[in-house]
Amino acid sequence: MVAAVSIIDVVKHFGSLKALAGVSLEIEQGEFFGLLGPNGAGKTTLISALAGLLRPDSGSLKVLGHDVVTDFREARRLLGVVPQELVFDPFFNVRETLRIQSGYFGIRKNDDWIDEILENLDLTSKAEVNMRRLSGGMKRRVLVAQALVHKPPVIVLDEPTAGVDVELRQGLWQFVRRLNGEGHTIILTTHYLEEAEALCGRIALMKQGRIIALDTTANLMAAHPGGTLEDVFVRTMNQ
Ligand SMILES: Nc1ncnc2c1ncn2[C@@H]1O[C@H](COP(=O)(O)OP(=O)(O)OP(=O)(O)O)[C@@H](O)[C@H]1O
Repeated sequence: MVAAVSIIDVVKHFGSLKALAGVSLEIEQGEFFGLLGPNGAGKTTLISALAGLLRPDSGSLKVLGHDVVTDFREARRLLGVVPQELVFDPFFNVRETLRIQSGYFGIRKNDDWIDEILENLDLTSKAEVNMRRLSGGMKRRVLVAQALVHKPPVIVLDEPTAGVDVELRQGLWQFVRRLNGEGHTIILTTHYLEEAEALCGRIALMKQGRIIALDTTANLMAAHPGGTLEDVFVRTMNQ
């Protein structure tokens, strides 16, 4: 079976800063994978490269076998990315935003799935509300919804629960778990390590543009008996 994500020796500099210092990583289809690391470790840079938004200096990235540079359209279609930053078009309401996003992927008549996403993210009552009237947490929900409109087999969530209330967090994880159960591959970055511990089957720890630990969550935890993932994280970072 082809890997959901295949990353080989990716290097990216910003001026003299080496944001990615040779990252290789393979994520199997159906995994719930955690990409963790302190601020500035390179997680968002890696995700941006995977989404084809940023060109690496060297190395290759593939989504379900499709190279993100040479086969950009297909790779992008297979990927749903929830970005960290709140970017949205203030002129449209929630439903319009999701219809437009569907249109980018050539999907018309997507309202049944849009309704289901809205329901699961508790956005149904906001469907006709203009984007600029939504609270920060609501906007984040719309970003999640936007990433899912084309039912991508690989879903990347870059800190999806930052600034989000408890109720949505629980609702979001329930929904994402369901999608994972239906076969979608999930890649999650978060600073809430207890969420990663509860959700992720396998975890990569990044530091200064490198992967410094990569294992199942169970194995990582077993190496530090009695500790939480936060303990594992802190010890690994300080090694
Ligand atoms: N467009 C850019 N121009 C210059 N430097 C950048 C740019 N984007 C990221 N960097 C730098 O690259 C490094 C990696 O940043 P990145 O955003 O990938 O980290 P991160 O692991 O996602 O951090 P966080 O947890 O804070 O989101 C940082 O030192 C950052 O300042």
